[in-house]
Amino acid sequence: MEDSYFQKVQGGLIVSCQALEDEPLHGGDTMAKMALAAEQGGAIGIRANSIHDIAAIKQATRLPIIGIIKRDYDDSRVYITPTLREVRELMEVGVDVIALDATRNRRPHSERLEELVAYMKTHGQKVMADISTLEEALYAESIGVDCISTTLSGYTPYSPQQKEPDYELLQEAVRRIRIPVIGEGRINTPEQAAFCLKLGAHAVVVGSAITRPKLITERFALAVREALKGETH
Ligand SMILES: CC(=O)N[C@H](C=O)[C@@H](O)[C@H](O)[C@H](O)COP(=O)(O)O
Repeated sequence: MEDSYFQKVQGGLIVSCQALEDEPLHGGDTMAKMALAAEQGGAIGIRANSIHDIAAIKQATRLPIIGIIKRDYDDSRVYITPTLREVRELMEVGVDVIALDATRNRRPHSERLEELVAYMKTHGQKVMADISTLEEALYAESIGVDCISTTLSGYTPYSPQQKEPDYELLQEAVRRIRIPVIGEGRINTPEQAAFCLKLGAHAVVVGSAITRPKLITERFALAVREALKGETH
């Protein structure tokens, strides 16, 4: 029997509603309003960062939530749900799925991915592995995560650095992995989101193209600036 969370999100759009401290939309109930707007627009799930935003989003919508805590540590480059501390905080607030960095990068205080996954599975918590390569996806599956997301392709030095979503990784992961594979990362148009589903993604996560107005404005401003380059009047 397919798990109810994965049934709910199958073939749908999950909107990532995040704004870090240095982003204009950070704080207050802004991300809760973003999540409500996403729900009204047809999203079937939310991805959210921080206890504050997750608690506010839970008040605003009934959509299932993929929760993360982004936290920087001096001794590691891992910042998406890096340690047991963030896992425990997310389990305390309550989310349908906890997503964590499942790359090869070393975690803070030498904590280990395997231990975090085992802890969550022991407590009945669904786990999403944010990966950047097929090898990381296969390994995450082998240690018992519930789904894979291509979130970190392009954000590790050894994964393809490109503007487009990593369709190749998505296609390979769909072919080789038996658990749900979510397309996520630089999906910037409805057509790209639809293409990910055609490639076999269980669902897609779109964030910046919907919930980061500064980045959206930058794309339009660049296109406008470029439009008249080379034309003489
Ligand atoms: C690299 C990293 O930290 N990605 C984060 C993961 O939670 C988010 O900042 C992204 O917005 C999310 O993955 C959706 O991706 P995009 O914003 O490209 O649609």
